[in-house]
Amino acid sequence: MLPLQIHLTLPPWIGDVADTNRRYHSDEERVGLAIELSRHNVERGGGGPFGAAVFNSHSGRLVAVGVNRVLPQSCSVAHAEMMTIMIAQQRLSRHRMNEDGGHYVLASSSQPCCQCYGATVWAGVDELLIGARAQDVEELTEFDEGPLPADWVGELQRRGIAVRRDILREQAREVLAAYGASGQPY
Ligand SMILES: Nc1ccnc(=O)[nH]1
Repeated sequence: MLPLQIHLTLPPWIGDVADTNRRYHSDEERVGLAIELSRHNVERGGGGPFGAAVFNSHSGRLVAVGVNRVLPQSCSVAHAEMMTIMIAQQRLSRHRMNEDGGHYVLASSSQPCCQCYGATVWAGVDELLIGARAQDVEELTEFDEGPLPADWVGELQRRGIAVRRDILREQAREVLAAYGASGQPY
C-alpha cells in the first residue's frame, strides 16, 4: 500500500511565542515575531534557524505562523515560509489568500530561498517583509538559498507584491550566527 497523505506539524511551544490576541501593526513587530520564532526553533532544537508569519495587514491579526521543520519531518519543502503559507491557506480555506479582497503580509526572519520565493508568487500575498538577507544566511550558516532571478524584488513587485528588506536585520543575523556556531546539521 502506497501512502495517501502527508502530515506536517509545528512544535507544541509555538503557542507560547505567537500571541493570537495581539495586534501586530508595524513591520518591526511582524518581522520581530518571525525572528522570535526562529530563535526558539534553534534554542528548543529540532529545526533550522528560520521563522515566518502571515498577518492580515489591516487588522494586524495573525493568520498563521511557521518554523523550519525540514529535519524533524524529513521534508525538504518544510521551510518556515512554506509551513506558514500552507497553514494560512488551510485556515482560510483558500489557495490564494487575498482572493477575499483582504491584504495579507508574509514576514520572514530571512530572505526566502528559491523554493519559498516561488511559493510566494502563487500564495496571494500582498507584502513580503524580510529580516536577514540571503548573503547573511550564506555567510553565517551553511544553508544554500538557491538561484533566484537577478531582479527577484522587481519580479514580485510586478505581480503586485511589495517587498521590504533589512527589517531588524541585526537581530535576524544573531539567530543565524547562533545556529552557525552551534554545530547543528544542515
Ligand atoms: N529562508 C529560509 C531558508 C531556509 N530554510 C527556511 O526555512 N527558510
